[in-house]
Amino acid sequence: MSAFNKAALMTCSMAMRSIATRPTLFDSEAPKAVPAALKLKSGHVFTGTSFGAPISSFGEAVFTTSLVGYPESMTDPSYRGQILVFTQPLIGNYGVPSQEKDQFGLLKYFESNKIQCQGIVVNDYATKYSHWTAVESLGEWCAREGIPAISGVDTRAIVHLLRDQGSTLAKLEVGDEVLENKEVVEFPNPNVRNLVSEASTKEVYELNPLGDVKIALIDCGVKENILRCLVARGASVTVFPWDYDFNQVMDQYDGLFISNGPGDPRAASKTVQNLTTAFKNPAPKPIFGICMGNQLMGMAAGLDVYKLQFGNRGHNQPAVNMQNGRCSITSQNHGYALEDSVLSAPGSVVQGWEKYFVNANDGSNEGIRHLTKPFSSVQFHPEAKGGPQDTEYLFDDFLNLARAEKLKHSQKPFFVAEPLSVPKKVPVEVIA
Ligand SMILES: NC(=O)CC[C@H](N)C(=O)O
Repeated sequence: MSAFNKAALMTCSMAMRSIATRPTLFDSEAPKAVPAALKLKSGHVFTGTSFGAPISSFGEAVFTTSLVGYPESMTDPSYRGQILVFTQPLIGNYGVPSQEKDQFGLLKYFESNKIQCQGIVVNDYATKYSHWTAVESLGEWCAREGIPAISGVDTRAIVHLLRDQGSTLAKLEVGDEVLENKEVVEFPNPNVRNLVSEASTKEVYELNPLGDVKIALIDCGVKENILRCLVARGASVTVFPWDYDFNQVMDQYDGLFISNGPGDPRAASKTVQNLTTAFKNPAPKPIFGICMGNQLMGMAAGLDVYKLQFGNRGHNQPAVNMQNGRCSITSQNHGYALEDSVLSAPGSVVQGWEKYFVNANDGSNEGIRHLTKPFSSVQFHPEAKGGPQDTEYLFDDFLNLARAEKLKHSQKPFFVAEPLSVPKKVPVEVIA
């Protein structure tokens, strides 16, 4: 046997040993194949097999280029109303984790307590899964939550269509109705609903009440990891519904945070109005926004918002910091963007703001910031779950500003001068 063959044999037997010690692969799927189809409004139909709930649904078909993180993406409230197509061909191989919570009472493995997207489309569904956090398969989870899922379709062809014609309304059809080959006549558009109001909290609640700095957070559909990024850095966070007039309570807080959220940001016009008032405050508190937060702050500053052809969704989007030219690879999930060209135009009506970050792929806006006041926002997700965490420092920047703000108000002057007491006139007896 040659030295090469010996080495190959050794590598092979080592690989076999490591396979033998791996955790068991769970094969929980029933072999029964239920037909499913993804029908696009453009008339294109992709037929495959169902592996989720045996029901049909409608939504806006969008694609993500993320390689991992399907439990996080599917529970991200920003995907509400959307049918999510994964460009990563093999999905489901590490199963789905539990609803375990962390020390702050936040979900460890999900971005909200339910699947938010309307359905998922994958090329190859892994019927066998294995991971130390897994408690069920992706198919079981979808079925339990009433979310349809299709596999065995050419996701490359679907993504080509979505790229060329733009994100499109679609129906995910499951069951024998697929075989009847009936044309879908109506495709309800989720973006005409107020998805922000659907995703936002209905009640005010507080996290980490003993935190050293108090943040008011406007919930347009906030992700768990945004909350975690704030409380894990020592902040106390009070979460308010999207339309709450925070200007009434800002004297009790050191900073304001505007969250991510689903659908068309123009649906959250009430938040824009409240921000417009906040920007005029002569004693402004620090404000920071993420994704929809960036869009709402931009609109309050006077910028327009438009719909991107197919959106930026994935964990590999390059955002260039306009201050230092540094490019960070970021996690993103948005279909709308701020029209920021007026920010650099001479004599622009939008005064006082500058571009903060710009996307190196398509030049779209990735953030804005005020020239003199402590206001800034980014289109990408510094909390990135999943995705690269290179821009998490932005939470530190925001909380440093909020702490400085707190100090400004809590600091007593070193020496408090008492008003000089005027000596009382004491009648003086004149002794002759
Ligand atoms: N992640 C987000 O906040 C998304 C914002 C908005 N719904 C968009 O699609 O552009």
